[in-house]
Amino acid sequence: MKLQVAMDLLTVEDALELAGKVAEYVDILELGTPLIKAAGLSAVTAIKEAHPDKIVFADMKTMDAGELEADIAFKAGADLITVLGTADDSTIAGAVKAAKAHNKGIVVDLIGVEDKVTRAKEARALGAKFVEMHAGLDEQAKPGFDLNGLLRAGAEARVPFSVAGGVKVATIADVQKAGADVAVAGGAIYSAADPALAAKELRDAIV
Ligand SMILES: O=C([C@H](O)CO)[C@H](O)[C@H](O)COP(=O)(O)O
Repeated sequence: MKLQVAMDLLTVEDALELAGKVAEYVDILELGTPLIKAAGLSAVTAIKEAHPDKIVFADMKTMDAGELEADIAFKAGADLITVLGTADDSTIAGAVKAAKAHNKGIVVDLIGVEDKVTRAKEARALGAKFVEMHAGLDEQAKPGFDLNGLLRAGAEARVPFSVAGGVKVATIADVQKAGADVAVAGGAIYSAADPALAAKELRDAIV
């Protein structure tokens, strides 16, 4: 299972600093949606130039104009980008078309999708490299939030998937047991007093 750090920061400088600290422990460097909105796609270029050996993931959360948004993100240096599972099939198909043209990949983010199992299968049939079983920061903050629902959906869908939803050292082994291909950790790393140590502990918890 790969480890992905989600850098939900607001400046390129902060993202470069964090990436510099944690890159040795992670496989995928994610430019979070807030970072891309605050700094633009030049943030993607800066991270790819600093870490050409890492998979660079642009969390675009594209909802429309799939081919266009994917194209500009791939041109900026992204290896993977997200399209929302709530988008129309034609948006996902358009993004997949751009990914094929650049020899890159589309991840369909299932944030806010009620029936994640069905949509995961549909997304895969449309050409997604994998789907993201995702509970966003707002959903995580609701009382009673439980990561296990995402893990069950991932195991049931039987397609390649990542899990994002406040993954931490205490839960990453469960993510792996559920069969995830990628564990995503944002706050558990960027909010830690020592992000490098936090990333190392997550890496060490993967067997
Ligand atoms: O995608 C995310 C969220 O929608 C804000 O952009 C997060 O990067 C994702 O949830 C992973 O972060 P944590 O949940 O803090 O691990």
